[in-house]
Amino acid sequence: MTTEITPTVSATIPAPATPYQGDIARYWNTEARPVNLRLGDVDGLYHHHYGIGAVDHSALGDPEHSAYEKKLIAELHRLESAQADFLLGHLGPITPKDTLVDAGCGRGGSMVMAHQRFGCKVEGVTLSSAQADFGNGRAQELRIQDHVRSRVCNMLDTPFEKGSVTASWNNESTMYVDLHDLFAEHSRFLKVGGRYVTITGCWNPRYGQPSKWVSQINAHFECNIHSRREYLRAMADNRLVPQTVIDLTPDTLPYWELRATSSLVTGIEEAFIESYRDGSFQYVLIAADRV
Ligand SMILES: C[S@@+](CC[C@H](N)C(=O)[O-])C[C@H]1O[C@@H](n2cnc3c(N)ncnc32)[C@H](O)[C@@H]1O
Ligand SMILES: CC(C)=CCC/C(C)=C/COP(=O)(O)OP(=O)(O)O
Ligand SMILES: [Mg+2]
Repeated sequence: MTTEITPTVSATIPAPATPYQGDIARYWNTEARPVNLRLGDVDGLYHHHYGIGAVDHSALGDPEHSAYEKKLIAELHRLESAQADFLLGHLGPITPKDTLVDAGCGRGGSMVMAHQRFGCKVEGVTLSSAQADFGNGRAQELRIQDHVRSRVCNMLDTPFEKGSVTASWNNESTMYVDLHDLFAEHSRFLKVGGRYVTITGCWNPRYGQPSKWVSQINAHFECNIHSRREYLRAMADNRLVPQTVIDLTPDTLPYWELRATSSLVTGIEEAFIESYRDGSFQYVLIAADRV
């Protein structure tokens, strides 16, 4: 009897560049939190980022009703997709001929949304072979695998040609890398006149230093949240000139307050809510021109 072996990206996974990257690859290879999978199951877009926008209480209905939990999950998912839509809306004019890069692409939800919106090619990189396989599996199911591709690759050292990419983004993935190294790489593969966008959580220099809540978030996700100041400095040093900076903190709080009431809580909700409220942590979008 012969066994057919389906080649997957995991067959050719590069060795992690550092022991830390090995830890992060393991983290995301074993991640299967219901708060991410059950939200993704709503419509097949799997996100690893948070939500923005007002909660539609009329869509939720009566908390005592048996259908409430399902509606709550759909509402959290709607807010997470609204966040990705908002990011994509800052990439500038994109045509089907363009190539976009999703740096730290997770399970690929934002990539699918980008292709559906612009008709273009989207290349994603993640440290996790499980995530890349998942994203490529979804692209195949949607028959968009010629346009949407995930690979296991360090976002600080990508195979994309110099000046070949129209726009690129990091959606909640900058807190795993050195920002100077990251922006040097985006700047290398972006076209002059191209656009870089990030949505991220950053600590607020006005608070002084990272608060205990920020330290708690770092420990929870094994990440290293940067300050707002560090983003702007590292961009300036790498020919990325901010065009738009938006403080999304008031827009993400309703998502967290709703999530804190759900059965899918993970224990990190208090740290996000308290740090957003005390001003030590901010949720921001930065869109920059590659000059
Ligand atoms: C919180 S998830 C965000 C996923 C995705 N951007 C989204 O919005 O759903 C963080 C992602 O960053 C990726 N990541 C962290 N460090 C990375 C690196 N050095 N190179 C590539 N990906 C990295 C992880 O593998 C993971 O996919
Ligand atoms: C804004 C900051 C600091 C983000 C840290 C990166 C991160 C883990 C994002 C969400 O991933 P997830 O969707 O897998 O997390 P969760 O399981 O909490 O929904
Ligand atoms: Mg999540």
